[in-house]
Amino acid sequence: MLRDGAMRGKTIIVTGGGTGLGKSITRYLLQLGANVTICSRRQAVLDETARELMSEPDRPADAGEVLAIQCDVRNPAEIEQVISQTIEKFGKIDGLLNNSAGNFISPTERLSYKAFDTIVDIVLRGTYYFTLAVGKYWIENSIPGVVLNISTTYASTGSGYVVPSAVAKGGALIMTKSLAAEWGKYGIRLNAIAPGPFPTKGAWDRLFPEPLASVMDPTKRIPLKRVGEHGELANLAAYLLSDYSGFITGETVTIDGGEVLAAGEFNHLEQVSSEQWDMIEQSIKQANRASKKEGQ
Ligand SMILES: CCCCCCC/C=C/C(=O)SCCNC(=O)CCNC(=O)[C@H](O)C(C)(C)COP(=O)(O)OP(=O)(O)OC[C@H]1O[C@@H](n2cnc3c(N)ncnc32)[C@H](O)[C@@H]1OP(=O)(O)O
Ligand SMILES: NC(=O)C1=CN([C@@H]2O[C@H](COP(=O)(O)OP(=O)(O)OC[C@H]3O[C@@H](n4cnc5c(N)ncnc54)[C@H](OP(=O)(O)O)[C@@H]3O)[C@@H](O)[C@H]2O)C=CC1
Repeated sequence: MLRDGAMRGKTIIVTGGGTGLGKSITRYLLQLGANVTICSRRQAVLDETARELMSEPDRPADAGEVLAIQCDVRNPAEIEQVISQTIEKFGKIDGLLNNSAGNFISPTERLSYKAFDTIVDIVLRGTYYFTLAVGKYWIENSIPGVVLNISTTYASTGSGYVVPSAVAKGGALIMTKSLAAEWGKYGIRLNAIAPGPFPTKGAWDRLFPEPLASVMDPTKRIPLKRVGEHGELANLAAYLLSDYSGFITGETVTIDGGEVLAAGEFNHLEQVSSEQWDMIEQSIKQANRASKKEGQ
């Protein structure tokens, strides 16, 4: 979507950049010329992704470089390491993509305290620790930076069976808006993306496992009748991390094929057939005629 080289000279940190959506966004940022630090808990996964992305056959000659650093986003000391090693390698940091997450479906009453903490700590604590650390660096060095948080649609609507994730993503969304207001004066922007279903191994293994996958079709409730493509999300993320979105801050962009609109009270009428609509129309018109007569 963006022109070639649109992110040249930029350095972006992508948490959870070794897999899934983080990896797809990293691939696109590199193609656009950005240098990218990817970080997460598993160094071997990060190294393999870095090797793959640096040796892709269609990699442009002026593509950016990848740096892979082990980091648990719940650990401030490891976050500081990512920041210092990124500055050492690339000179500065321009953007942060908070993409790391932990999640699984479960009736909430089955969760232990530790299970709840685990999700909230990765998603909420990890997001505010990383944002705080990078934000301090930007403010101290008068660098205008951009933070993009990968949220979910249920961060706003709420959702059963993923309650720790909803709580944590909801908190991160409020942080996005709150800091957008507070740090705008430093030239720091914060935005969020709320994706609907985009197939990844991480999400499907934990949110759409068997036997659910055999009996449920997630596209049924989506007005556009399909799941998202990684390239669609990467386009949006690159735009929101780029200077082209320079006047957008505190915003959440939903990219879900209309799934979140399912709450609309009459949307279930999609199941009504054309013949049934003929009958319904006649019935309503009959009622209209009757009420007119009553008024005469
Ligand atoms: C189909 C439509 C999809 C729409 C998408 C909707 C939005 C998607 C949002 C996402 O976030 S997708 C991202 C998913 N990716 C990941 O979660 C990757 C990382 N996840 C993990 O590493 C694990 O899943 C983890 C559990 C989050 C963390 O692993 P860790 O090794 O640190 O923890 P554990 O020691 O294994 O577990 C901690 C704690 O949690 C309990 N637990 C784990 N799984 C379950 C479960 N299924 N049900 C109940 N409890 C569970 C586990 O037992 C531990 O608690 P204690 O027993 O020690 O008390
Ligand atoms: N796929 C989808 O349909 C949707 C996804 N999302 C969001 O998109 C983002 C990416 O998810 P997706 O690509 O699907 O799933 P993945 O499981 O592929 O991505 C999650 C990433 O988080 C990393 N991670 C987990 N725990 C930690 C930790 N403690 N510290 C650092 N990194 C950690 C994982 O790496 P490692 O294990 O090496 O630490 C992994 O790379 C998440 O924020 C998710 O909530 C939102 C809506 C829909």
